[in-house]
Amino acid sequence: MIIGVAKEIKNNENRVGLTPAGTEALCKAGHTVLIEKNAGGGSGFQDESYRKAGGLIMSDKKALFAEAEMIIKVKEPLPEEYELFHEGQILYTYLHLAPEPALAKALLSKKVVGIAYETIEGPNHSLPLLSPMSEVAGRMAVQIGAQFLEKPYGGKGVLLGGVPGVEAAQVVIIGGGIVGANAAKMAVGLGARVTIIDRSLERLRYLADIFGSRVVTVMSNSYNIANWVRKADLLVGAVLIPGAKAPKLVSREMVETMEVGSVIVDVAIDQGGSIETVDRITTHSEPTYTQYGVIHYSVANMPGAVARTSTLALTNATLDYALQIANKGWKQAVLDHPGLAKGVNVLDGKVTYQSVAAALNTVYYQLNELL
Ligand SMILES: NC(=O)C1=CN([C@@H]2O[C@H](COP(=O)(O)OP(=O)(O)OC[C@H]3O[C@@H](n4cnc5c(N)ncnc54)[C@H](O)[C@@H]3O)[C@@H](O)[C@H]2O)C=CC1
Ligand SMILES: CC(=O)C(=O)O
Repeated sequence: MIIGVAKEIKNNENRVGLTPAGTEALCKAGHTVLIEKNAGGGSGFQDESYRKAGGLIMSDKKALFAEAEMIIKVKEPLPEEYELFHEGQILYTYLHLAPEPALAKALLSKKVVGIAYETIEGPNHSLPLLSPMSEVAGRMAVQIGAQFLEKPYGGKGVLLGGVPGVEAAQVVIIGGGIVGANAAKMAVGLGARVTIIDRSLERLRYLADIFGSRVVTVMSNSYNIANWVRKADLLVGAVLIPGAKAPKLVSREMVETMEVGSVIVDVAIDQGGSIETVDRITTHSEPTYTQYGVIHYSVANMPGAVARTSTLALTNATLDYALQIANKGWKQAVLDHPGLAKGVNVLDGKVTYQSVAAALNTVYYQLNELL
């Protein structure tokens, strides 16, 4: 198979979808790997390393897209990339289609086979290709929140861990999955007071077991959320319903009750955001805006800022599936692996993931009926 690795064009997106190690593995399996010039530079992988691994460096993005049977990326395509795709081409990347109808329309009209990292499933409905970036973003959420709580960054001037004689800051995390647990790990490590809110009692039990008395676990309902949002110095949005738009769990009125100089980091922004006042996607160059005196951070590609760590973590998880798709062809690969089949969000102009179809208000087609 001819595989094209595109250079990311999103603001400050320094990750790359394939490392030199992955290039070598695909080339050894008999595939041709085209790497866009300097695609890996932001992650510390120079063109020469890809060349040594067997990759062919191409400076013409258009030609790379035209030749490749599968495009490997990290982030969802941006409008300037929509025209580059062709019918039947496999796109293997994060897609986040539910909040992006224009992207969905473009991929449907191009009849692309869109395999979304974020909906590929492992055992027990785990999300093995989302988890590594959720680990990164969860950890970053606290690091970033701590910084914006500092006075020079517009925050209320509170140190997360406090000091002897002065109480620690209150971190409230809504969604206790991978992002939430990793945010809690960092916040607990820094000495903050930490509350995790989730709707799954089973998950709350697990979090209570691993963190013990260092976190407070709370059942998710609007009454409890309102009560804890009011007390939060740092509020982290970390909910997910796979494929779907994130539910808006924190209302404008709740945000109004937060103290001036508090901080919100809505990690769930890539699925549309979980907080009503998070009404825009921000970028690494302009990461925050302020509403009701509360600093809002809503960057949809947080791991892009720690690209070296993130590229290695992401490709540790994505390469094996890329090899399966390349070796067997996408159809046989998804027939052999029901978890990989869950990644197919669009195929031949049809939406094949139920909650994506619901969010886009369009018809849902069962994948197995199209194979
Ligand atoms: N902004 C960024 O750069 C990044 C964003 N993300 C996003 O972060 C979000 C969370 O991802 P993960 O932690 O991996 O998901 P996950 O599936 O591991 O955890 C989500 C948690 O939300 C909980 N939840 C669902 N509905 C809820 C409700 N109504 N109230 C309280 N809890 C609820 C679930 O029970 C689950 O524990 C996703 O949207 C993901 O795409 C992940 C990585 C990077
Ligand atoms: C999950 C995702 O969208 C990201 O890592 O950018």
